[in-house]
Amino acid sequence: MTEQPSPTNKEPEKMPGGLPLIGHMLKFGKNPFDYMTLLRSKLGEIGEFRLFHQQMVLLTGPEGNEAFFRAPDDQLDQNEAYKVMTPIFGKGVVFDAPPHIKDQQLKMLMPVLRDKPMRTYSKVIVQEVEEAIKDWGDSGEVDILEFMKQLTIYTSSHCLLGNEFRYELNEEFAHLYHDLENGMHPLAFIFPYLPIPILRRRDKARVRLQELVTAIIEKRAQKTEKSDDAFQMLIDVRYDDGSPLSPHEITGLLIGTLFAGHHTTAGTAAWITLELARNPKYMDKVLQEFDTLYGHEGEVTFQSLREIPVFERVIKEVLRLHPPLIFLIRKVAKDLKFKDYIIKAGKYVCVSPRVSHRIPEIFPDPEKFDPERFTKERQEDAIPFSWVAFGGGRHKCSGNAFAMLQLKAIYAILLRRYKFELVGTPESYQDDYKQMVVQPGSPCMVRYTKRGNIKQTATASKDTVANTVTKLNCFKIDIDMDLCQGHANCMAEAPEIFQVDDKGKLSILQDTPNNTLLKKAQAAAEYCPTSAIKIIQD
Ligand code: HEM
Repeated sequence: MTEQPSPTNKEPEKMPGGLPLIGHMLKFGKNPFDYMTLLRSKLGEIGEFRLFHQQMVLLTGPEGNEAFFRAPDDQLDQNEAYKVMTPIFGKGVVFDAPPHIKDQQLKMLMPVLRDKPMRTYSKVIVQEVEEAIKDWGDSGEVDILEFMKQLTIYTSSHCLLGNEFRYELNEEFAHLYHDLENGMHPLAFIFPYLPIPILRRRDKARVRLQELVTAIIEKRAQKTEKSDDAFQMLIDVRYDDGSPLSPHEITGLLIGTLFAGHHTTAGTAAWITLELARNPKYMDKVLQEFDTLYGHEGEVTFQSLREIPVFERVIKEVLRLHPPLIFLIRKVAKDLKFKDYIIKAGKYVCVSPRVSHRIPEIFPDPEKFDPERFTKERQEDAIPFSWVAFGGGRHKCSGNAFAMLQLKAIYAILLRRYKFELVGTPESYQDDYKQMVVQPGSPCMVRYTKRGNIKQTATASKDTVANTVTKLNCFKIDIDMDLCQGHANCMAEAPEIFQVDDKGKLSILQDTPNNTLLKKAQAAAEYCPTSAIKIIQD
């Protein structure tokens, strides 16, 4: 008698129709999203298919995502899946490093991509966007994906690699980066070091980049003044045992960060234009929000970019519909249990943000562009691991704050100068699944038209708030309107204090018992460039 599998240790059901040798490769390769959607509709939240000899188990939905993202590294191994990156990032860097080194290297990237340096990055990004559109004129047409790819390589190389690469080595860097990108050739997935020209150029570019990085480290060591870019932070950081990163590792981490953030952000940025142009109602809402905050010339700063709720919901909805990474993968190193199923070691397991984001029970009318899903009232993403465009768990995107900052800063500048319309029909803009990082297909033309002078409405004018003095518990906030230049930024710093109503009238609210507003007022006072806000102890 053959042994029956236990009802709580079932193997995942398999997709029918696999061909000898190649399995389901043809159908999956043609359109991975359609194929994974079909798998879910036939087999549910867990199902198996085959790519050549490799058994792949797809988990979808919040519970499947959670099992995937929460599994420890020694159970679901990320490194195997990203082996193609080793010749580009370098041996011993991230996915090729032993687990304790990989963990430390990834941890070193955290402060580089959030916290203090973000203030510097926001200035750099604003400057780069202004530069990129300075010759646009009154109207014209542009391939918005190509524009965003160019812009985001400038913003991220400037913020992360610093001035030397952005200005002195700009042209050489562009060529090297191009050769490294081309090294992500399909053949390299199977034979990473095949001696073909495209992979030789990749290896030459890696060597040259490291020479440039080494020269800059030596030059910077002679200077007394320190640069405030990610490169410098990686020069200064230490492993737990006190040793510094080698130039080889610094080069690898810098390339890795650029790669992780470039096409993901560029594609998302392009889709934002396309979805807003497809949905004029939201375009108007976003314009209104930006105009209120910045007008035509209001300063775009890190502080003022922190809370832009309408636009933040637009980004989130764009990432729901068009997550650039539609397929995340790990190799099963130790059997993984999911509900009644067991996924055996040796298989690959994957999740698809794109499929999970279109489950109608979670996101009703899933094909509709509807940023209001994320309002406090609706919160359609309330179930943990239902919205996973940035991944989740211990390997959740560490560049998410930097990506959000870039997208907000880019659009704060772009939309106060220009309006956008589609050139093709709305349906002609579709995701291109031939790319590893999914982006809108090319060409991706849009028409832009210059906007007139826009008035910044979120300003405190003398008429609306004559010498406002208000009492917050035992403190007074005193805004000296002779000094106050009506900076919208102070209000963005403390929106709960400086409430502007429909008529532009500004009012100040009472504080909570734990002085939340007072703390915010202190931050606003610190920020105010004219020192118009004073907090006085009563
Ligand atoms: C819209 C833009 C972006 C999206 C949608 C995105 C998405 C993701 C996703 C889904 C992961 C998890 C991958 C996995 O679990 O296998 C990830 C990881 C990562 N991302 Fe992003 N990313 C974006 C932008 C960026 C940027 C701008 C940077 C850096 C400048 C960055 C750096 C990283 C890094 C370092 C990791 C690895 C984290 C770890 O394994 O600990 N990403 N990203």
